[in-house]
Amino acid sequence: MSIASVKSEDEYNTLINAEKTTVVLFTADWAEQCKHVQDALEELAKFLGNKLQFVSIAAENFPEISMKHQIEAVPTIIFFTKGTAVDRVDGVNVAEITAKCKKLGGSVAGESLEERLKALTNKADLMVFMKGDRNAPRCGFSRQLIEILNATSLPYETFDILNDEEVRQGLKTYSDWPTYPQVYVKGELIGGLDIIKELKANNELEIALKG
Ligand SMILES: N[C@@H](CCC(=O)N[C@@H](CS)C(=O)NCC(=O)O)C(=O)O
Repeated sequence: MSIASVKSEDEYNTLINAEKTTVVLFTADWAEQCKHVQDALEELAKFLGNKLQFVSIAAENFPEISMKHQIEAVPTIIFFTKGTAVDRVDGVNVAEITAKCKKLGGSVAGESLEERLKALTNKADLMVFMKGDRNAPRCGFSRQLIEILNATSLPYETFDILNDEEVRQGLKTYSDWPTYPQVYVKGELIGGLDIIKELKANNELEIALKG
């Protein structure tokens, strides 16, 4: 998902006055560091896109707006809820941007994505997030993992990330692990297939999976 660029002041006003919180990136084409923040927002939009709207605005093309919000450098992000600037992040601070997006996106309706992921990763003592399910893995990596787990006598549950794009993208950020399968013991990430294979080769698999 790419972040749309604001074309007019009218469009900007409509966006920031929306019910949904709007994340506005004040940017400039020439500033390399803006690209970094833009990429981070694009990742966040994948799983928060239903809670927040993300836009960028070329700060120098809209001097009145930039002056009003005291934009002194790009990138700067301002969060608007119903026309009011509720928060901001100056500069390239992806961790802070991520935390604020999660906070503002999560508080819209009930359980936040973070709470949901925490609950899901703790659903069983041994939890596997995979493509497909234990009876029908839909990726070679997930299938190999299931074969290894089935060879142990340990009970486990699976979650099919192909059925839930929010979890698929969200868990990558939540656990800082970019691929599936992902194996959790008591809510803690153990790793993917390579880690499980390594634990098995070292005869440490059962101990690690019991937690
Ligand atoms: N070396 C990885 C292999 C897993 C992997 O590369 N998975 C890819 C392809 S199935 C993946 O999940 N990509 C991200 C995605 O599809 O969302 C491991 O140890 O688990």
